[in-house]
Amino acid sequence: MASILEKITDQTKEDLKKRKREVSFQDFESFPRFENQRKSFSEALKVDHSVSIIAEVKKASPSKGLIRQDFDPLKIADRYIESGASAISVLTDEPFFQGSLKYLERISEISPIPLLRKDFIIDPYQVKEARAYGADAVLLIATICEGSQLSELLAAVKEMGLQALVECYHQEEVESLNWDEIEIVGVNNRNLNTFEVDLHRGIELLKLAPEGVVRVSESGIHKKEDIRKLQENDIHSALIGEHLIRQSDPGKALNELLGINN
Ligand SMILES: O=P(O)(O)OC[C@@H](O)[C@@H](O)c1c[nH]c2ccccc12
Repeated sequence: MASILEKITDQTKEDLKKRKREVSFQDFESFPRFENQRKSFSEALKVDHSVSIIAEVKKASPSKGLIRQDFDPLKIADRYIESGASAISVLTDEPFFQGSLKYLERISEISPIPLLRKDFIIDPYQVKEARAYGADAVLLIATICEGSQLSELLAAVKEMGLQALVECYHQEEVESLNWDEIEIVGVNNRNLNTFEVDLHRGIELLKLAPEGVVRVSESGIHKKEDIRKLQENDIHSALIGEHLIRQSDPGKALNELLGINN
């Protein structure tokens, strides 16, 4: 049986063929946001004496279906910004997460903090597209890259003046990374076959990253105790989506996780 990641990347390949016919690689250079100044994603994630939060704008997921009925991406992003998020992750995959590049574009108009394009990136075309829609950084999932693909995508990210969060699931992946080309690494705590979350396992894998690389714990984080554990283990940042999106006020939920009472 094809894994969920295989299904998503197959679909992405199909969609890309169509998108490339509609908008050429060159065309992105005339997009209004293409020449915008970028914000440093890696710097934003390094917060003294605490874990920074990358708050995610996510409408739905393959495991949970629709997460929030009254989904207003701009309003959610606005609350994240007011409530101490260090960066915002915007899902742009449409078929599986009901995301949109339009959400990224609109949020980039109001955001003083860096934006991560969260998608299934397999082609430098998508990196240039991310820049054209206002992203400061992109997610690169090591698991879906073959051979030298990850290195090629990292080179494209650099050329575009963006940064990459490199996501891993397994120990072998973390061990096979070429650290010279990586600034920010993430470990997904969610097992994509069972959808089970194991924060502790993620922490152990992140410990394999060399000093100087920004470490991000991803998925299933939902309580202060989780943040405390990450802090104790010198993890720089937590990527949080569902828990925040499900609350009536995602900003208040973020404040609570950060231990801010208002
Ligand atoms: O909603 P959660 O459990 O807080 O997880 C957020 C984020 O880690 C998750 O959405 C995610 C991590 N890696 C991904 C890759 C693609 C799509 C989504 C993801």
